[in-house]
Amino acid sequence: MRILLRLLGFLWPFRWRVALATSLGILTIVGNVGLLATAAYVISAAAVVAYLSMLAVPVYLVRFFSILRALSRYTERVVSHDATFRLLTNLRTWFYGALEPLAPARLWRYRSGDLLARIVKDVGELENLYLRAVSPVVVALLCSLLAFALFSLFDAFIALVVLAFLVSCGVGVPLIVERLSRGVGRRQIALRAELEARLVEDIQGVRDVLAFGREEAERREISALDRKLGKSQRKMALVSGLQASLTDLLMNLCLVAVLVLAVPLVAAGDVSGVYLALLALVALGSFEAVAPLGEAFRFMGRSLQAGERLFELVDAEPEVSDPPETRPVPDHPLLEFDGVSFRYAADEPPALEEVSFRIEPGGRVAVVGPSGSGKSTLVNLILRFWDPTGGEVRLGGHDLREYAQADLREKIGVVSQETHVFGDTLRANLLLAAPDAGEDELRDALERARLSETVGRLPRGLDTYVGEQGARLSGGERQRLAVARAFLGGAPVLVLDEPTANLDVLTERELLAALRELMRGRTTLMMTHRLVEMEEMDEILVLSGGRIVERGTHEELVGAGGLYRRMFEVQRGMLSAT
Ligand SMILES: Nc1ncnc2c1ncn2[C@@H]1O[C@H](COP(=O)(O)OP(=O)(O)OP(=O)(O)O)[C@@H](O)[C@H]1O
Repeated sequence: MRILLRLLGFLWPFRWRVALATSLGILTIVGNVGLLATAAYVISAAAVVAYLSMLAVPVYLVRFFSILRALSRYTERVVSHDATFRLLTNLRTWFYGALEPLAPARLWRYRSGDLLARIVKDVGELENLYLRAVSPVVVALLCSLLAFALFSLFDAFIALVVLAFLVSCGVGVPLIVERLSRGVGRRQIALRAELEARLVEDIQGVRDVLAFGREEAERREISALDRKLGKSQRKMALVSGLQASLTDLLMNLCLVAVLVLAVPLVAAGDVSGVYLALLALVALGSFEAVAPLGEAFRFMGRSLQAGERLFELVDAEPEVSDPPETRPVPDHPLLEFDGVSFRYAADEPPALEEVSFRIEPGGRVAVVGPSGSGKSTLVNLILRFWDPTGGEVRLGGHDLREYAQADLREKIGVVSQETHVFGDTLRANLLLAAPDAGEDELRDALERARLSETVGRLPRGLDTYVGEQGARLSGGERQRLAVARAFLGGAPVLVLDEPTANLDVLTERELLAALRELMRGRTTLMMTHRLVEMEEMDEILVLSGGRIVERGTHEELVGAGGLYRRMFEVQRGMLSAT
């Protein structure tokens, strides 16, 4: 109920459109009942009146009601769909807006296919709720009362019987349908999300699936999921069939009941014979108002499950939030870690322990260490994706928590080991960093990132489509694209998270040349386990198991003969072997 009320709350901005759709829905039913009633009257009366011209008014009414019915049905559909689609557009934007502050700390547990299913399919699913459950309920209620009033003009008992049939069809059938389809609808949504998440993963990892010969196993698992989904869809179809037959049964029983009760009244002369057909057809026509309710309730379980999945994410508390009063981020800041400790969850081991260092404005510090030592965690804290569990990270002398997240991230340029390239043109991928950059700025950034030659070779230059995740670019080119973005962004602080990790030695050298230029004048923190150009660094921190175990300049650390020296020698050995 809580979810239903919350979902209905989104209708508030569209209340006038919903009211209009509801009024048009009532007019449609009035048109239908009026058409059947006047037509039945005209046919019956034609048999007994002396002159057909005496039926001129009812004949005009037949025309009026048929035009009214057609026009109001059409406009009701237009208005209700228009309101629903506007509402769904709002919902999608609202949901995406609510997702952004959750990334990445709260989202990494979700599969991308599942998130996609929520924002596309689950939001779409709510169409059923808004189109079928709101104005149809009001229309059914008012039209049932109108039908009751109309029948009461002839006979109170018949009016009560018709009302009882309408209530059975409008309330009884939906309740049965809701009960039968509740679990099925929920299961359908969960299975669909699971299937989509699986498919997205398989498409993203298709190379590995093929390389490991897993295609048959994956196909089997996907068809097993598909079969389960098909089974629940069949169950839903059975419920749908049951609902349609029950509605038809009640409608026809109502017709029979009206005739059984009205014929003796006609025989006794209490009701004129010309109204007999009218009563029968009006009873049939009134069911148009209550019949859609079963459909609305059949989708209720699915809509509620979809709503629940949306609220589950939207209600998640972001890992970090902006302070009530923010301060501007300085342009040439000092970056400090002061006794920083961090764990990803209370039951996880610490990823960082008592880490302290400082980088002067324009200075360079490298963090080296084996895999899993906590280098990327440092980046997560600098970008404030998480806050430290102990100690402080400061920029320009102030705790990062004093800045607005957006202002802070604007001042930090990141080049990481895996640059995300959007399936768009190279130009669009560059403009991501500086939407207003002109042609000259783009060319300059490409030149400095040593990407101009590559762009010159591309068939459509900057307007070449680079493929999904930049498939058209080599690993080195993708990294240089990240460097070009950092030039365009112009952030004074630079975080390099193993930017050369996946590159061969020659490509690495090219990238390092571009990075050297990028670092000039910027406060730089470079994470790496490749000990290249370490002589250029003001300080090197050796991280192991989340702690700084050695620190100093390259010469000092090589001279100290510790972990750094061993890493340096292993790497030198590997290089000379190649
Ligand atoms: N989102 C997360 N939730 C829980 N633990 C995490 C998460 N991310 C990283 N960790 C853990 O934190 C520790 C430090 O990981 P981190 O990624 O910072 O290491 P790293 O030095 O960057 O490793 P690599 O060089 O392989 O990228 C590891 O034990 C890792 O398993």
